[in-house]
Amino acid sequence: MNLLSTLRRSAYPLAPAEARDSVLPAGDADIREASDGHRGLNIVGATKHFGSQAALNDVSLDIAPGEFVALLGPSGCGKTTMLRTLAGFETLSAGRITLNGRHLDDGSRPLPPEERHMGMVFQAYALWPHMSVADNVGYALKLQGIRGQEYQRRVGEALALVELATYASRRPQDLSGGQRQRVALARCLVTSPEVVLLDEPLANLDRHLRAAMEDSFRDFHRRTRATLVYVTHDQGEAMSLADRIAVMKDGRLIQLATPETLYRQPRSPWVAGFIGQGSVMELPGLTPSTAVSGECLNASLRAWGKGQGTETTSVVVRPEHVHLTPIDTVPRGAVSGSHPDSGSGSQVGARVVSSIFRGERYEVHLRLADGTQLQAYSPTHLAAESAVGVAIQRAWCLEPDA
Ligand SMILES: Nc1ncnc2c1ncn2[C@@H]1O[C@H](COP(=O)(O)OP(=O)(O)OP(=O)(O)O)[C@@H](O)[C@H]1O
Repeated sequence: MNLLSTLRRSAYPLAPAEARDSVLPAGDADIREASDGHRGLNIVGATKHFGSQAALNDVSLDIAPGEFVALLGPSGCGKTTMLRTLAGFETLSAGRITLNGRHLDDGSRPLPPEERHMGMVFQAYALWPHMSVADNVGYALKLQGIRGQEYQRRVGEALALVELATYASRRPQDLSGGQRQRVALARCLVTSPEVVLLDEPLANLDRHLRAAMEDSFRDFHRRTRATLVYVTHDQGEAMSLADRIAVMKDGRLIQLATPETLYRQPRSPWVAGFIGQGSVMELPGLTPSTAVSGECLNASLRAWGKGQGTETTSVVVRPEHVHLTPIDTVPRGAVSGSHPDSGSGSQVGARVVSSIFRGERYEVHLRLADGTQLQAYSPTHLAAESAVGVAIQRAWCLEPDA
């Protein structure tokens, strides 16, 4: 069996993102989605205390075989602690972790790292400078007593998987940062781990190299269907690479969902602000965890414009759902009220705060009558303080922050 088929052996194809999203609301249902009790990585109530501080607080998630999950969150939210706990470098204070039904940790009997069948790739490559690329990759095999043809074959396959076969005899210092990171990946893969853990593997690379390496990781995952757990604080990286993203804050799992679901249906204002561009408004007469558009949204905006409705719901409005019309071209009556900024017709009045050139379009920041900030896109520059009519085409109603 070659390395590629070994990595694939426990994987099964995931349902397309749309199919998974269509039956699952954001949040807990997503968390249950991959659970089959035995297959994959099963994390239940994982809690880790350092003194009085809970670096992990009751985190539960299932990662399916072959799935690519990103752990995403701001600095100090517990991502690295989660990864180190999976690797066996930290022991849980409470909770339990199993891999394909095999016990890894329940707070009292942690399996040592070397018996977990996991590989880890670090931010700082950790390659030996005095060894060739091939020797770096093969080191773990030598430790296992593997020699001769078997050794050569497995090192060759691992290097081929990361497209570095022709670099086998080079030293790490003669490689680019991206190539070094691929050597680190090959070194981790050569032992055919059941799960690959990656701790901010692109953090040391410049912007262009990161983009190229994202392509390498995506391609690598497509070919191997290896199970990957990938720590990052870069939401763009997580969105472009992962099948699902676990968003963490203060040691807790806030939302686990596909990138599309996180963008379209963030659970709370905090998640909405952390993922993608957009604005959060307080609107009356709406229900949390629902999408709102058309007359329902217009009615709410009219009530908002007239200051009606004491019970409000936070909604996220993405900039691509905000349609702008310069105020002198808005049909009479469409923006009603004594001042254009008050608005209560099918469009809401607003003032332009800034219009920033972003290449393919302008990013426009608006101020509504009550001071709410709203973000939109425009194909043309809009002068600061000019009046515009705003039509919001779609919004997502949020639950309160926990
Ligand atoms: N060995 C330790 N001893 C004490 N506190 C720790 C230890 N390791 C982590 N912590 C604390 O636990 C919390 C979570 O840390 P962790 O490194 O997991 O966060 P992170 O999300 O990976 O952050 P970053 O993105 O900055 O690396 C932090 O408040 C950190 O200070």
